[in-house]
Amino acid sequence: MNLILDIIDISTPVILLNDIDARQIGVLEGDRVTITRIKSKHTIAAPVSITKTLTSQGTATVSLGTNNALDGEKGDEIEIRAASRPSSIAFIRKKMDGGKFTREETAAIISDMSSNVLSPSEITAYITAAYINGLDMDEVEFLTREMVASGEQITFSKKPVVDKHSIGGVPGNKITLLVVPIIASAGLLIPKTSSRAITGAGGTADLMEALAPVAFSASEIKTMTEKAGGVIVWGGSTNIAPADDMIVTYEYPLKIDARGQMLASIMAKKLAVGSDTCVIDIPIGPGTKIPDEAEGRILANELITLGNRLGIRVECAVTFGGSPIGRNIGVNLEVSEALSILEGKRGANSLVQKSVAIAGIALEMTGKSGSGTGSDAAYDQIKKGKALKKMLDIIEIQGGDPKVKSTDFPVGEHTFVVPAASDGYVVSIKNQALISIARTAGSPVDHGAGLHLHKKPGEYVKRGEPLLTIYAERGWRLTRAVEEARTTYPVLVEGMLLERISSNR
Ligand SMILES: O=P(O)(O)OC[C@H]1O[C@H](OP(=O)(O)O)[C@H](O)[C@@H]1O
Ligand SMILES: O=c1cc[nH]c(=O)[nH]1
Repeated sequence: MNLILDIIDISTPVILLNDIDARQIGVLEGDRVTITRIKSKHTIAAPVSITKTLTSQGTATVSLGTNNALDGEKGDEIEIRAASRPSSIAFIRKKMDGGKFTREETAAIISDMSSNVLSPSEITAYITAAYINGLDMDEVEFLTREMVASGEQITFSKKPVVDKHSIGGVPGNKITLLVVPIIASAGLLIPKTSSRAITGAGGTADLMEALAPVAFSASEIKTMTEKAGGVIVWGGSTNIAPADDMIVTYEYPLKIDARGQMLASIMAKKLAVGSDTCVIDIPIGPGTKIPDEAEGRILANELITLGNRLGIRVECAVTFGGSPIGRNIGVNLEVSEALSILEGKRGANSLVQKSVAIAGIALEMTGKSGSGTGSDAAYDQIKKGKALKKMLDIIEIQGGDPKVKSTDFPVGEHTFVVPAASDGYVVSIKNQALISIARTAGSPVDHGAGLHLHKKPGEYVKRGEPLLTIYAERGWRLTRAVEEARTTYPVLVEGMLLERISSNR
């Protein structure tokens, strides 16, 4: 049936059909249709949603997400036909039943995902099936290579091309904002691509976006890296492994990071930008993605094995993730904390030590520093102001303000101080509770939202002194975040009353 194209500004891939047209075409809610733009003969597929009022008879309204693939214009004539179910759905079902993906099956799933043929519920089913039943190393390699093939690749003539990545999972992990300028200021190339928050309250791409634009094409990333030595950009921005970012988007609301997809997500971003040397940070501890050192070592070996298969030299750093890195969580708070260290101000030891340790491994792997001297050399780049200068170069080349200072990042005007209920030492911190409070307060979407930890494990606090301050840009968000803090006890002081339990009668 031929209809007239309309376009609606929503990203989820969908085509809205009037219920009378849908009946004539022979499709129900959630079925798939093919859409052919008559002018160009270009055909794509999309899942259907049926409406009585939003789309009038004779018109088909496609989302921007669908139109990106169709490349149509409002008013175009299009032909709509009922489509058969893509074969990738059978492959997803195979994984649900505990089967193993072949390379061809992985390619079909990633291709259908990238071209918006799979619906959000089918993508979620794919992620969930792989989360529950796992992917072996062959399947992970297939996925990595298909993620890379779904987008553009960069190659540099100068070697080495260095990279760093964190598996995430620890709040306040802003180290990339220090590690990248340290490495680039030592004369190495580092085209760093990051995801937005996956399980956390602010991914590196979210943080960097407070300093400069992060969405660039592959050729822009290459040119900027060659000029400035490094960049910090969003991996999902354009066409660098776009399927990776789709998976991350569907993982975010579930607060999961499926193991096989995480391995592929990390290494696809490295392979796509032509990295040959990579340090991967594996934070471990309660409330992180990896509970203990033994599991950290297993993951490290998986990343190293995958790196070998892809021709990337990988070293992993198993790091302490039992409490936040630094004291700030949330976009502006974290950016400010990272910049102030680069500016030479005193700051949280956890942030400085972790950053120089990771940067130091890269310096040693590339021969820039001798064995055992990398972290001192990395620290020197901060102390001599070279890392700050490089960070400002990176900000400028990405279109940000090169005069920016750590004091330029406002926090939300709605604040609440959580006081200690008793005297004592802080014995532990619940990472997940802190992340959840920061997300409830509005992070990462509201850049001023988040929290500042006044006390960390081992520190003494007196009753009534602040344990943490919550910041929000909207009053209602602060109210909800405070309610959460009152029930989850994110900072535990020894001897404190956690809960009163009484009989229901
Ligand atoms: O939200 P969670 O799961 O904590 O972590 C996700 C973050 O971890 C990685 O950080 P980086 O790019 O190595 O700095 C990803 O790119 C992303 O920014
Ligand atoms: O980039 C990343 C980091 C952690 N987990 C992912 O899935 N991707």
